[in-house]
This record gives sequence, C-alpha cells and structure tokens, in this order.
Amino acid sequence: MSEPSYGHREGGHSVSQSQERLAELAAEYDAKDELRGKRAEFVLDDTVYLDGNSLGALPAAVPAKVADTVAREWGELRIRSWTQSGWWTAPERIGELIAPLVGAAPGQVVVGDSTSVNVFKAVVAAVRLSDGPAAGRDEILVDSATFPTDGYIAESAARLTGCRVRALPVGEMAASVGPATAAVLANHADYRTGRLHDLPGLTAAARAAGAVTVWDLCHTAGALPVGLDEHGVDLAVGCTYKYLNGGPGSPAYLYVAHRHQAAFDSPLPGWNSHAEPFGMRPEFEPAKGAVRGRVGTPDILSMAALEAALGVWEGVSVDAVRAKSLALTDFFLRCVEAYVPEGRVVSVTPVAHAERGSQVALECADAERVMGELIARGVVGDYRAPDVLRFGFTPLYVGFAEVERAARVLAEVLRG
Ligand SMILES: Cc1ncc(COP(=O)(O)O)c(C=O)c1O
Ligand SMILES: Nc1c(O)cccc1C(=O)C[C@H](N)C(=O)O
Repeated sequence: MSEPSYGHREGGHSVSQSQERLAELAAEYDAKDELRGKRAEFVLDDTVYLDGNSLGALPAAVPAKVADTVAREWGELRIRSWTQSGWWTAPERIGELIAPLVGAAPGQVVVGDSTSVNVFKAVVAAVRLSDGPAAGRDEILVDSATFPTDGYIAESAARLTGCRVRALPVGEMAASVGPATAAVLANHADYRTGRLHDLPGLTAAARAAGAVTVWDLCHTAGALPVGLDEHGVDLAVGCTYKYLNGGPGSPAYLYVAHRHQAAFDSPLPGWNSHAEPFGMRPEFEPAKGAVRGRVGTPDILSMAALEAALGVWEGVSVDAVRAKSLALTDFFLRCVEAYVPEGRVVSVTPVAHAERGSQVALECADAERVMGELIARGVVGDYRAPDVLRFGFTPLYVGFAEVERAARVLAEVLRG
C-alpha cells in the first residue's frame, strides 16, 4: 500500500505540536490536495461532516436528476420509461459504475435491494456453490464483531441450508477455515473500530480450503481499493449510501465473480432474475450473468439518485482517495494527540495503514454526551454504544483544516 504524499508519516506524532503549527500544516495539505476541487460537487455547509461512513453527503447533481426522473420520465413518459429512460436496465447499468470502484471487471455487479437482502442471497448462494452439508461442509464462518445484520442473516441462512454458524474474530478466520467450512462471511472493515481486515489473505485461505467467501464492503467501497477480481473474491455485497454517497436507503449491490455465475443459485429468484421476465412462464430459468442476482422491480427513484451520485467519480482514482484518506486519518490522530487532555480518549483504530479503513474510533467515557456536544458545535460524527466516538473521513469532500478543527473542538468539549 503506498504512503500518502502529504508530508507526514504514521508514528511520527509529536505531542508538542502547537495549534498554530497544525493549522499551518492543514493549510499546506489542503493546498496540495489533488481532490480538493471535488468538494464543490457536494452540497455542504460550514459543518465539519465526519459521518460519511454512515450517510454520505448529497452530491450536487442529484436533485436535478431526481426531479427529471419524477417530472419527465415518470410524469410525462410514464410506462414508456421502462425502456426509453433505461429504467429496466438500471440495476446492471449502475452496477457497471460501481464495478471499477471495487476492482471488478464488467458484468459482475448488479444493484438492488438492501445490503441485508444481498447478504442473504450471497450467503445462501455461497453454501450452494460449495460442496455443501451433504458432503460434510456445514459450517458458515462469521466475523464475531460483525455489523449485526450480517450475523442475524447468517444464522437464518444456516438454518435454511442445514449449516451452523461459527463466529470468530476475523483475524482468526484464515487459520480456522477447514474441510467443514462451506462459506465465510466477513466485513472488509469493522464498522465500530475502523479496522481493515486482510481480504486477500482470508480469501486465499478460504479458497485453499474449498470454502466460498462473501465480503461485506459497506465500510470500504469508495474509500480504498478493494480489488475483488485481483484477490479472487467469490461474492461480495455493499451499501451505496456511505462513501458512494447514493442517499438514504439507496440500493445496495451484489458482486458475483464470473466463474460462479453459471452456478449461482439465488435463494430469492424473482421475475427479474429470470432469463425472460416478460415471458411470464411458470418455470424458472435464471438469467445469464450477475443479472440473476436481481429479484423484483428496481426502485427507480433511489437508483436515479445513486446514478447521479456516482458521477462524482469521473476522473477520480481510488488510489488517490486512499492516499488522502490515510493522510486525513493520520492527521486527525496527530491533532487529537496534540490537543486532547491525556487519558480522555483511546483510539481503537489501528495505527498501521494496512489495518485502517477510513474512520477513526475513539473510546471515550460519556461518549454519547460528548458526541451530542460536538454536533452542537458543528462537528458531526456519530456514537456507537457503549463508548465509541466514530469519525468517518470521506476524501472527496473532507479537508485537512476541517480535521484540525474537529480535533480542536473535541479537546474543548473534553476540557469542559
Ligand atoms: C457493515 C454493514 N453491513 C450491513 C449494513 C446494513 O445495511 P442495510 O441496512 O442497508 O441492509 C450496514 C449498515 O447499515 C453495515 O455497516
Ligand atoms: N443505514 C443506516 C440507517 O438507515 C440509519 C442510521 C444509520 C445507518 C447506518 O448505515 C449505520 C452504519 N451502517 C454503521 O456503520 O453504523
């Protein structure tokens, strides 16, 4: 992973940095920031918005696109829009916009439903792609610190497929996959701590053991290179409302590697998964390709918002986003160390770049009240029970001066 070129390195913090010096540095980094022009493509105010790891900010192109979809495509063209406005093919067309952001060649990503629903499709399909319980593969390995929905759905998928769930810390999974493992479900980054997990290593270990991997990319897609094809991932899912800025409840996506598409057996075969949906035939014949991961009618208004939102990626390299993300989180940790009274917060986000996503999580006594105070003072992060302050850094619109301000305000709140 390449070092950011913003002039400082992890581990190089100095507690004696003065506020003036850090403010100067922030200005220097902002001046050098090759992504700084992107901020103008979002609707933002002078709030420091560090919650893009939960809901990304509104891209400025979205309102007009949604208005046109409502007024012209729906209001005037009505039913004709399924073909004339490209509504019917939106799931695969928008999938192609997401594909390069997660390192997938065309034809493998389809958009639709929520992440939760796609976790269900993928985990059941993963068990069906494996040798399965009849051949002694009856274990689904799950990340024990997972975002809850993945764990709940894995349990249900296990009951439906005759498997059992074994929950383990992600770091122990690679050494634990074995001849009984059918599927492995893991988060690429931990939603609470921001820890980045070893996707290449765990994927390779699972493959060597004959298991099928499902990665949840909610906290990494749009923040760092994922490399789905490069690392031989089998199946993946993710949401689009965090670093992809698709809007509240925007549709999620499902990745099915080319080599699995012919055998991908969705547990939710709807008429949109059919090879000939308008044939209206009683027998199910799956569509070819990732399209068989579709289920029912696409939610066009949300898709319109998402499609417009993805326009901000024009000319942006994910490597540049990653370099800035690491520089932002490094700088935040450095400012927190310089400003915050000793012992008031403890970072639970790894210092090593290879283990860090795009958020910083600070354990803090009275975290819920502290976050309320921060928000009241114009610094928006979020709080996760029982004691974590989360700050998400979206490189497309967060700048270094904002990072310095966030740490300064945090220190003011903590000093009382
Ligand atoms: C890692 C992870 N997986 C799944 C979800 C749930 O997604 P959804 O509510 O869109 O189904 C979230 C966030 O809500 C998440 O952070
Ligand atoms: N999806 C959310 C929602 O509908 C309301 C509030 C928050 C969310 C989130 O996405 C939470 C987020 N996945 C998390 O990492 O905590």
